[in-house]
Amino acid sequence: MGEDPIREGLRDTPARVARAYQELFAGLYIDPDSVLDKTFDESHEELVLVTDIPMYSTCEHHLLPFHGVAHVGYIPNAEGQVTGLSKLARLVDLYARRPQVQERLTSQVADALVRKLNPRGVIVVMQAEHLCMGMRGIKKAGALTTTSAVRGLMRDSASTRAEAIELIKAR
Ligand SMILES: Nc1nc2c(ncn2[C@@H]2O[C@H](COP(=O)(O)OP(=O)(O)OP(=O)(O)O)[C@@H](O)[C@H]2O)c(=O)[nH]1
Repeated sequence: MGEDPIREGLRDTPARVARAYQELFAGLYIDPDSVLDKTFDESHEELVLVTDIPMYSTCEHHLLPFHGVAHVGYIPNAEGQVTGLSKLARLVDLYARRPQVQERLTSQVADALVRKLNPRGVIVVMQAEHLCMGMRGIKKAGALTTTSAVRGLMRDSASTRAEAIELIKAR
């Protein structure tokens, strides 16, 4: 009699899973905020917005991917202190490496910008598909979740927020 098919199917699986998740979560100990250590003074006081940053993260409930795009914008402070555009994408990447929920990921990116750049306003919008809702459970592939976090002027001024949202929609 051959090997029990269930045992056979699962052979090496725990070790493979451990290796795969070790790789997935590599870099977990890097402080995401450190990517914003380098700033420069461009005397630019208007909105800086990077849209459609590809985002891949892992849902902390099911350890399945959620993926989509992030739009990250900020209004520099009176000194015009800005950071490199790539650093906004790096910030998203580093927070996304953690097992996450989308709401927390969105807020963490916004709060990091507030801490490190002291900007007048911040907006972060993420739109993602959660495979835990697509390939299992309720099985609604294609359902999209949108989350936003606004800080400072983006929260307090409806017209500033509307301008940023228009630019995100018009991309
Ligand atoms: N708010 C939020 N919920 C999430 C996120 N990722 C996954 N979830 C949800 O977390 C919930 C976990 O619910 P549980 O009842 O503990 O788990 P479950 O029995 O596997 O739930 P089902 O997915 O409905 O089968 C599910 O409703 C998921 O859809 C996220 O980023 N944000």
